[in-house]
Amino acid sequence: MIQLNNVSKYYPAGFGRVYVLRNISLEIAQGEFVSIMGPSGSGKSTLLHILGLLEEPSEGEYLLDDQPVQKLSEKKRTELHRTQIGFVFQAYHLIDELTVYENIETPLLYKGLSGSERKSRVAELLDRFNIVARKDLFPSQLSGGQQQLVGIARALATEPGVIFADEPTGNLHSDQARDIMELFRELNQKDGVTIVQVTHSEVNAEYGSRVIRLKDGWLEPSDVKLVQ
Ligand SMILES: Nc1ncnc2c1ncn2[C@@H]1O[C@H](COP(=O)(O)OP(=O)(O)OP(=O)(O)O)[C@@H](O)[C@H]1O
Repeated sequence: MIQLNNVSKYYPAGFGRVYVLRNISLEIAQGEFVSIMGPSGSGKSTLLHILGLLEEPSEGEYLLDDQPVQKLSEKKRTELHRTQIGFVFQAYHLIDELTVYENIETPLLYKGLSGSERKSRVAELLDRFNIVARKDLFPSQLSGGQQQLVGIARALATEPGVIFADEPTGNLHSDQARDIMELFRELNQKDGVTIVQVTHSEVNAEYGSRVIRLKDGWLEPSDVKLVQ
């Protein structure tokens, strides 16, 4: 589903470059639940942003569902981002001025679904996540755990094949964190959603089936694939 070939990311610095990711080659199969770990500044979020089409690599190739992402038109890439990918942020990134219902509905407006299709999809998600009673509240009226549930419901609205989550429990208490991780496990095991999370927590990583470790922008040796 996901294949990176020799992907690097750098930023200009003075007369040179600072490399954030170096020569990353990896594969993630459909249905996997993968955790990206490593010290602060090792490039985890940058890697996740590239995978989630929020940033572009400086070098190398990214194939998503066998499509070479950089060769797609801007329009196709945006469409891929909107329909195939759900992104969950540590700080939720909900729209403060919109209610819970409206936040979850937003990606469906972009996707161009009819009013009745949107209504039934949002109702299904509210019901599944037990937040029907909170549908008319604004994000500021919710706890962190509830906000993250809304963030995940929003990410799932378009029924993406993969969810990218950047420290999804980083702002939560341990009970709330456990609920969110159990939800991810269920989405992965029951619904077959591929999950790629960045986490600092070994406990969270145990919910997944594989760990990718980064250090100073390099993949740790256990994850380096030998070129054949
Ligand atoms: N736009 C940018 N310009 C220059 N350097 C950048 C830019 N974005 C990120 N970096 C640098 O890239 C490095 C990796 O950042 P990244 O956020 O991917 O690390 P991380 O492993 O997710 O860290 P943390 O665990 O602290 O969130 C950092 O040293 C950061 O300063």
